[in-house]
Amino acid sequence: MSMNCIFGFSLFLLLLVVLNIYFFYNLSVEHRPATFKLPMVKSEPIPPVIKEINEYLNRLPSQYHTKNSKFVSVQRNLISSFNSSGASLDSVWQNVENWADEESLFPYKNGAAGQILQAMRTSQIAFVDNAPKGTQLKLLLVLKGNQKLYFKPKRYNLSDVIRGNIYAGYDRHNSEVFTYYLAMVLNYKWVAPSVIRRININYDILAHAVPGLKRTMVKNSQGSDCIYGKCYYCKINETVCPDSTGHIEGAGILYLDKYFKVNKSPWRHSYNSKKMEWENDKDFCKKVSSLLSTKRILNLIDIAIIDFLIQNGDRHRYEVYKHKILLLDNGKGLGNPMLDELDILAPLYQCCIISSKTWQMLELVSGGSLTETIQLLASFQGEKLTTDDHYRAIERRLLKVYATVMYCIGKHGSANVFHNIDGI
Ligand SMILES: Nc1ncnc2c1ncn2[C@@H]1O[C@H](COP(=O)(O)OP(=O)(O)OP(=O)(O)O)[C@@H](O)[C@H]1O
Ligand SMILES: [Mn+2]
Repeated sequence: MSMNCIFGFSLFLLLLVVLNIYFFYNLSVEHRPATFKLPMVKSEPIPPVIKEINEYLNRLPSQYHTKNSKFVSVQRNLISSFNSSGASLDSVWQNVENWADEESLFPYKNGAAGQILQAMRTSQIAFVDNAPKGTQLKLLLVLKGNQKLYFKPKRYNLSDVIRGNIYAGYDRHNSEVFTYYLAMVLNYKWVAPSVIRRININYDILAHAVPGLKRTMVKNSQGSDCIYGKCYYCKINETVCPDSTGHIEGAGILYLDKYFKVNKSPWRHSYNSKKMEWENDKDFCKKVSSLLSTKRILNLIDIAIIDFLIQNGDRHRYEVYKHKILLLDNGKGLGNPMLDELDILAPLYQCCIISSKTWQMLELVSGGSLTETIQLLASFQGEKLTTDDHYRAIERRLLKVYATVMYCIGKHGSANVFHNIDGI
């Protein structure tokens, strides 16, 4: 064999080896999990309405991607509500008690919102008890001066991702506080002020704990006093313990000493594999319209938009005070920044109506203003509230809210979509 032949044959063998390696490499790559981060998609077929909304999302007018200059003055007012200090606790609580307004549950103008939050963070605790209402561990903090706070303890770090179904996991304490700010920025003021508060296990809790609370406490292996509480899901092995400095962090939520009516939400999620009526019936809104007023439906849609932004799919019931829905129990938001469960918006895309006032407000906060404002207002109390991933997720979901309204306009015309009704 000539040298040329040997060289050619070796080259051919080498090529075969390279091709083989390439072939097996490709095979193994196919079985590797994808590493890029895409929002999770359900395995079920995508309903046509979701596809249509996604098409509107891809063709969203550029104004929804940029800041709205008209927001500047609104933001200025918000800053003056929240950037405050120096009021005496007595005068703050007096203002709260005597407050009566049809638009806002609590005073907020001229620094009042910031003063209430400050008072909630710093007022001394008179006594602490279990708050056995609801399914999750929470405490009742009675402050000196007799104001009450619900205290939902921290169960997760801000960056923890909660996987599983829409109502999985414990409440997220930061979601309560975040939602308070979100609602205030979106001008939904039927909401209880909420703050991050850190309470000391000895000075704040044990020194003021009623005997009933002490009976629901155990020492852990490090000798710390931990609480398992009194509630539907409370278990002796699912305790909340102080950190290395002896503190328990949580959301302090102003307790509303008011009578309110509780209703079942028509769009509540199922807690088992059985589908709810709204999931099977495209004309479900017609059914709801025969039972509820347009005003109440518009109000449910306002709440659904907030729930969609934070991804709270657990609003199984809603409380009404003075004919308006109270934004209470917002702890199931901020679970997974990679997930946009669009069916939380079902009230909006099934009824295709929205209050003009709500829409105008949504249009004002485009292009990152929502994130920027919540971060700024929370910084006055020194809090971060959530991770950048969650802030990005909320901005992405806001675009989906715009797209859903565009879908409704495309389907029914703007005259049928926007409604001017007083009091919501
Ligand atoms: N700030 C508040 N002021 C007064 N009552 C409140 C307040 N927050 C919640 N409640 C009442 O206490 C009940 C339980 O609160 P919440 O819903 O936050 O607890 P939960 O443990 O998450 O309950 P669930 O699992 O049923 O959602 C609510 O039904 C509501 O009526
Ligand atoms: Mn709840």
